[in-house]
Amino acid sequence: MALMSGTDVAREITEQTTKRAHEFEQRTGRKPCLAAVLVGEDPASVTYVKMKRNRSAKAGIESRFVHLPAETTTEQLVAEITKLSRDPGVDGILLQHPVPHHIDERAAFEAIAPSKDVDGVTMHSFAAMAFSEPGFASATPGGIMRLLEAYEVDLKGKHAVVVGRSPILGKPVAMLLLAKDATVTICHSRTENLGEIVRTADIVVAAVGKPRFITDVKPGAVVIDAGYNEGNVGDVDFDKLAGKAGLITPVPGGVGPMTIALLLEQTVSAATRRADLVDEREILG
Ligand SMILES: Nc1nc(=O)c2c([nH]1)NC[C@@H]1CN(c3ccc(C(=O)N[C@@H](CCC(=O)O)C(=O)O)cc3)C=[N+]21
Repeated sequence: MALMSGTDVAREITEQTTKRAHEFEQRTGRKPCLAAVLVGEDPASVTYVKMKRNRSAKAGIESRFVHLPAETTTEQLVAEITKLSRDPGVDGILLQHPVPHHIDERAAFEAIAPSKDVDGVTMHSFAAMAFSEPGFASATPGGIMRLLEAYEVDLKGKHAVVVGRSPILGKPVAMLLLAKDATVTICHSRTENLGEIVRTADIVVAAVGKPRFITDVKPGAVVIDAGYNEGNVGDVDFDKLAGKAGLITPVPGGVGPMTIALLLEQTVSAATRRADLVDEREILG
C-alpha cells in the first residue's frame, strides 16, 4: 500500500497559483478576488469557508465574505449572487453547499456567471466537463483527477466505480473519469449488490457521505476517499483497506486539500481570463 498525499500535491499546485496571483497583481494593480457566500451558521460550513479564505489569503487572493442569515429566501440569495456575478471586482464565486432546505439550490448555483464559476457547480460547467470542453471543473472532482495524474494512475480502459451521484461530486467525477477513457460505473443508495460491484473496480471513488462505508476492494485497487464526515472521518474504512489497496488517500490530507487547491487555481485562471478580455477590448477599440 502507498499513500496518495493530497497535502503534497496541493502544495505544489498552490505554489504555482501563488506565482500566477502575484503576476496578475503586477499586471492589473489588484489581487484576484474570490467571493465566498455562506447561508446560515452550520459550524462545519463556517469552518470550511474560513479554511478556504485563509488559504486564499496565503496565495495572494483577496476574498470577500458574504454571510447571509439562515432565513434568506431563494430570491434574496439569487439577488446577492447576481450582484457578485455583475461586479467587475469579483473574479470567482463560491456558494458553500449545503444551503438551508427551503432554498432552491439549483436556482442559486445558476445565478453564478459561468465565467466566475470557479467551484464548477453550474449546469454550464457540468456540460463542459461532460463534453470535454474547456471550463471550470467542480473543485473536488477536479482535485481528484489531478491527484490521480500526479500519481500516474493509468485510467484508460480501467474500471472506475464511483459510489455517490451528487451534482458536485459523484456525477461530475464520473464524467471526468469517462473523458480519460475509464469504464465508469456509478453506484448509489439504490444500487443492488454494491459491495460486489465495488470489488470489481480498479479505481474506487467514495463519495457517499457515510462514515467508513467502503470496507472491501480488489487487491491493488486505487482508492480515493472523497468523504468528509464529522470528525475528519472519510467514506472509506482506511484501517481495513490500507493493507489491500494499491494506492489510497488518507483523510485528512487527501482529497480535502486538493479541493481547495483547485478552487484557488481556478480563481486565478478566471481573473486572468477576464483581464485578457479587457485588454483585448482595448486593442480592438
Ligand atoms: N460549493 C461547495 N464546494 C465545495 O468544495 C464544498 C462545499 N460546497 N461544501 C462542503 C464540501 C467540503 N469541502 C472540503 C474542503 C476541504 C477539506 C479539507 O481540506 N479538509 C482537511 C482537513 C480539515 C482540517 O484540517 O480540519 C483535509 O482533508 O486534510 C474538507 C472538505 C468542500 N466542500
